[in-house]
Amino acid sequence: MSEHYDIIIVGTGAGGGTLAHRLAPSGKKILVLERGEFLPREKANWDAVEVFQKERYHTDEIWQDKDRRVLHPGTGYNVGGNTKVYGGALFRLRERDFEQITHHGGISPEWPLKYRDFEPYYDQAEQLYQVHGQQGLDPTEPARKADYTFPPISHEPRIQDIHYRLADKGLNPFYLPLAIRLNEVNQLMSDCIRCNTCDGFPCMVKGKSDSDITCIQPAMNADNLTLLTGAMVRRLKTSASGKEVTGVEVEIEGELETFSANIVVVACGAINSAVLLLRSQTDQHPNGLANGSDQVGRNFMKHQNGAIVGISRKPNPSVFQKTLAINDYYWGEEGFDYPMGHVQLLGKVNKDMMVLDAPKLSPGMALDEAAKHSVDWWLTAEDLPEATNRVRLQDDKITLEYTDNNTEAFNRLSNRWTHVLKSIECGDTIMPCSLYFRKRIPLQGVAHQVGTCRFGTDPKTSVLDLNCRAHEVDNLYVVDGSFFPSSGAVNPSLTIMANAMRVGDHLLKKL
Ligand SMILES: Cc1cc2nc3c(=O)[nH]c(=O)nc-3n(C[C@H](O)[C@H](O)[C@H](O)COP(=O)(O)OP(=O)(O)OC[C@H]3O[C@@H](n4cnc5c(N)ncnc54)[C@H](O)[C@@H]3O)c2cc1C
Repeated sequence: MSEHYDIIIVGTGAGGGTLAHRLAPSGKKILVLERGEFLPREKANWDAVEVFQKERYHTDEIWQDKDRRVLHPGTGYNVGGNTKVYGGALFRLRERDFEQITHHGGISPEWPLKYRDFEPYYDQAEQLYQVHGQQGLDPTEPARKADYTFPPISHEPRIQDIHYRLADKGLNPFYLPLAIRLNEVNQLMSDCIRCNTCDGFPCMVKGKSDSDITCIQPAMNADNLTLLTGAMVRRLKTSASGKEVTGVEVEIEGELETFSANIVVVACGAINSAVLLLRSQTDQHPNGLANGSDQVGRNFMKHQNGAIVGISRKPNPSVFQKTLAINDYYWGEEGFDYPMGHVQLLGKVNKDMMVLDAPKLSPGMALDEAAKHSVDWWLTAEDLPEATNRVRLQDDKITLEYTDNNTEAFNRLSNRWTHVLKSIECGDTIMPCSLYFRKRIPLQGVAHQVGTCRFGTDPKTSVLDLNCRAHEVDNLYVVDGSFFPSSGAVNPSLTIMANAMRVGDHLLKKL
């Protein structure tokens, strides 16, 4: 048994990284365990062939689906977790997302805490991650006490033109809230250089507020915090009663080592946190740790995500395209009284990214020309928590048993958006796009994974209590996307970060 700590945090993504940053000033003895390494700063960071076609920063692990078909997950293991490659679109859930909502495909359940409980932490998370935006334009925006501290990221001319055209149609385009370190007034003082390799790419110049740059690297200045990289947590061991985690078994350079702490926080991302608990069976926890309810791994959600590329005659010379979003269809549309979802711009797609979808292109149109004329969109609709949509271990292999649900919401949204793009002359040719994923197996796109250890007041139907502590294990917490009872239809990371700060405050009192 190696050293004892006040707290061990497993994982350095949106959840673990933000929590480490919150706790570091406490002076408590903190060990952060991360299975990956620091993502190298190298030219390949900005090479679309390396990033998208060769999936340089994705794991080569092989998972499987419910029919035991092979999955190559679109996820990576490194310091900062998936925030290293995220687009930095940091949204608050809407107030109504915390309530029970009837969708076309079923019920999105009520959260045990409400928007008002998260609001102060949303404020703080936006500050920490330097989110740029403008209050008062998004018709679904939740109440906020003050405008964003950082000004919105300006549109380039083609996007401004689209903004006007959408507004002419009676829609309410707004500035996408973005966590990038861009100073448009004084570019010499700006880390971000407003380039075309942001969304989906790691940032070579530290211009993106990911959890490595924003949280882990500053937290490492504290003498009381130790980060071990290349440290893959294999299992958690418990006391004879099963009520406390007494050991964290870690594989480092092929050797197993065990650390202990008063408090252990699992923050491996929704899929891997469930996997770690399921793998940590003991006599007291025969179904996996903290899984007396049989809820660990269930209610796995990942959003219904899709990309649409609208190619028109008008060139689109935008460099940093990802600045505009639309929520007019978030709660539905005339004739469809159910939520549909959210639309935002993608980073500018280039020919090396388009090649993944080339067969769908109109004949004769060169990829390069197509990319120079395309405007590229990301669509998200809510998927609903289902007990049968679950993460399991089969012969120690990660298995995602997932069947799409609430699909009508996404279909409606994508048809509506196609129609809108044509109506504003931004989509003579519309191309569905499988960006980010080498193969068109939708399940491998687990970017927005949430919900496998949901929080709640009833230990029979939830894994975590309201402080994200396991109902059944006194010193075990899960602080990442796992705790979501429903997924909403905006990007999840700001809620994961805000929740990490909320739980951090609870832990500070407890410590
Ligand atoms: C291409 C892409 C674009 C995205 N864009 C956006 C966006 O614009 N806005 C948004 O809100 N979200 C976006 N996301 C999603 C966002 O990245 C995730 O919501 C977020 O990172 C999840 O945080 P997390 O803490 O739950 O998990 P992660 O960030 O995945 O962190 C988990 C960490 O745990 C580590 N780990 C896992 N297992 C172990 C183990 N056994 N032992 C030790 N360490 C372990 C991992 O290496 C990782 O560092 C995007 C994701 C992708 C892939």
